[in-house]
Order: sequence, then C-alpha cells, then structure tokens
Amino acid sequence: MDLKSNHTAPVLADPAPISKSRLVASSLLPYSSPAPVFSPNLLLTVPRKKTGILDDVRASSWLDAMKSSSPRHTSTRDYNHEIVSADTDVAYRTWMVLFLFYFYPSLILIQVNELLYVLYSLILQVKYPSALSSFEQITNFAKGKRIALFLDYDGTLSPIVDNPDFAFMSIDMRAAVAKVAKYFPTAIISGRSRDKVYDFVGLTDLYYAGSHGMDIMGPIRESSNDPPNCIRSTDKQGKGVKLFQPASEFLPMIDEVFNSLVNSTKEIKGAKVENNKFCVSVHYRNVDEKNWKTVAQCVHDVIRNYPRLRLSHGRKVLEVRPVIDWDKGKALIFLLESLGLSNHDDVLPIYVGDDRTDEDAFKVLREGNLGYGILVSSAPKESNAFFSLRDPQEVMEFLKSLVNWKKTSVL
Ligand SMILES: O=P(O)(O)OC[C@H]1O[C@H](O[C@H]2O[C@H](CO)[C@@H](O)[C@H](O)[C@H]2O)[C@H](O)[C@@H](O)[C@@H]1O
Repeated sequence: MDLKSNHTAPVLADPAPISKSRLVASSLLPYSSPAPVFSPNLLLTVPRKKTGILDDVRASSWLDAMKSSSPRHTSTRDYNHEIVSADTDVAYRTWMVLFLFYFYPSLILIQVNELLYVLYSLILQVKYPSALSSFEQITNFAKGKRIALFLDYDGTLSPIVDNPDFAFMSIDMRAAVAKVAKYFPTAIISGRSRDKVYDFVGLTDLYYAGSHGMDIMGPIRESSNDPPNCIRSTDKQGKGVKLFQPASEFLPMIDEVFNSLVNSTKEIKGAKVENNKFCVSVHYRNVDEKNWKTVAQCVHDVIRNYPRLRLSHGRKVLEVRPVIDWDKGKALIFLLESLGLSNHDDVLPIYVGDDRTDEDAFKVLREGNLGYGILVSSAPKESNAFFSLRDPQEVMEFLKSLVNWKKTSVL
C-alpha cells in the first residue's frame, strides 16, 4: 500500500449512519486488496460547517445524542448499566417471558420492555452472530492465514466502571492477552492516551495506539513507505520503534481546551475531564441526568472557539478531538502496513471493540473485505462488525480459544 499517495478525499464527520443493507453478514469474507484509506495531507480543509461542530448544532441536539448513547432504565433490566450481566441467556429469557404471559396475561404491559429486550437480543445475535459460537467458521476461514489482532481497551478488555481511573483489566485477561500476543501480532487501539493504556495493559509484546489511533507506536520496517511525519523513537524498554502522531501540532490546543473544560465543568457534580493527549474526554457517567445539558453546554461553549476541533460521542463521554482525517480504521491499516501485513491474501485482521469509534475500524475491515470486526455488546446496536461478543469475559474466552486453536491446529 502506498502510504504517500492521496487516494481519498478528506471527509470528516461522525460515522455516517449505518445502512441496514450492509448489516447482512456474508458467511465468509473473501480477502481482497485493501483500498488505500489515508492521505498524506491529514489536516482537513473542510469548512467549519462540515467539521462536526455544525453551526446548527446546539447543546440540545448533543443532549439527544448523549441520551441515545446512554439508554435509560426502563424496566426490570437496568438499561442504564451498560454492561448487562453475563448470565443473560436469550433462550432462557424468552422462555420466561412466554411462561409469564401465558399464566399472567396482565403482565403483558409491564413486560413489554422486557420482551423488546429479548427480541433485540435475538436480532443482535442474528445480525452479528456470537464469535464464540461461530468460532469454527472464523478459524476455518483463518486456516493458512496469519491472524493479526486489534483490541480496543475500555469495555473490551476491561469492564466499564464509574471511575475511568479504575478501569483495570483482570489478571486473567492480562494473561490471556499476553498469551494471544505470543501467537499473533497484537495491537491495542484505544481512545486513552497511549501511556495510560500501556500502564493499564502492562505488556511489552504488543503495539499500542492511543488517542483514538492518533498516537501510534509500532515496529520499524525498513522497506515501509511511511508518511513523512513518522519518526524513529525508542519504547520504554529502549527498543527501536516507529512513532506516528498525525495530530502533534494540536498538542498545545488540546492542553488549552483541557484546562478550559476542567475549569468550566468544575461545579458540575460528577463531571470528569480526562486529558488523552491528542483528545479530551468529558465524562458524564456520574452526573445526574438533569445536569447533562449543562455538561453539553460547557463543552459546546468551549469548543465553539476552536474550529479545528470536533466532538464525538462515546459511552457516557463527550470526546473532543482534532479535525484530521485519521481514526481507528486508519490506525489499523497503518499498523498492518508497519507489521508488513498489508496487501497479503494470507492475512486475516480481527478487530474487537465496543465503542462508536471502533466502528471506523469495523468499516475499514468490512468495506475492504479485509477481515472480521467483532462488536462487544450485549445490547442491540447498529454496527459494521460481523460478529459479536457480549462482554469482556467473552472476549477473554475468545482470545483463549484462538490460542488453543493455534496450538492444536496443523497448518
Ligand atoms: O477506545 P477505548 O479504549 O474504548 O476508550 C474510550 C474511552 O474509554 C474510557 O471511558 C469509558 O470507560 C470508562 C471506564 O470504564 C467509563 O467510566 C466511561 O464512562 C467510558 O466512556 C476512557 O476514560 C476515555 O478516555 C476513552 O476515550
């Protein structure tokens, strides 16, 4: 892949709504050459109206997005608690609902939400089959191929918790990631700063991309066709690495915005502003819902003065990031190239993630027929992924299964 060629028109907006027609998963993806997805000129020159901070966007429409990305508690199930417990068993729940309806028809009304949840879960399973139950299908397709693994952090390797500073991964998960990385090239691509996600994961045999892919530390490959602003550096162990920070010129601006946001949200109980180096996260998970509008207003008031910054929505978090043509999908392609794994028919990239920003990577894999996206979710979502896993526990099982398959398979 020619990293220097300019094949794509710079387009930047929050991910486009996903067309339902694209949600029909093909049984197996044929591998074809990836379409080049990034241009050397990452800075977008799109007018302010197209940058994500649309002139007509007011805090109220942000509020809608904040609510839609954070479903309310509506019935016996705590929708507000995004990680639905692992014991949710669709068949069992369906049976329970039918049983209750049969004997207690009056329960129909109060059980409607429950029934909807069951239906949605079934739809989720149909649209994005479990990567565990489809494991054989995945490994059949992977036979004779080199798997490259890309893992999101929050909500994928660690459970979602109230305090972002305490989003630790379990010892078992760390062991599973360490093991899988022995058999397959593995990278973490996170919205966190690279240093922070490295501290959480604490493993050296991986590659790390922080700030939603805007801070990549990857392997050096002599023959690679790197963008000009890609530099040589050393990692914490003193090993030579390649460092790519396409938004480096935004550092002072991000620091300034971080300080302004800390200041403007300091009176909002529960609000937390996190500096992720090339982006800033404003968390409202612990803010009373009646004050979400105030959070949105504060963020809006600060970033309206920065036309080169835009906003995206995550899991009860507003993410402020530079307007550049770079995202987790581009980071994935960059890492494949750095690993010498791009443009090869015998490579199968697998990306596991739970968040909207992971959709950029799922999309790159789906549209380029490159590999599999696996959505981590137990609640219904529109996605460009092919498969799903319900929670980090299932992610761990999947990683362990990959290791066992690799150990036992005769290739
Ligand atoms: O790309 P990721 O690794 O998934 O990072 C995305 C954001 O994750 C973190 O926030 C989320 O997880 C927190 C801890 O569980 C949770 O409290 C928060 O509500 C979630 O939005 C992280 O703190 C952000 O900086 C990342 O951008």
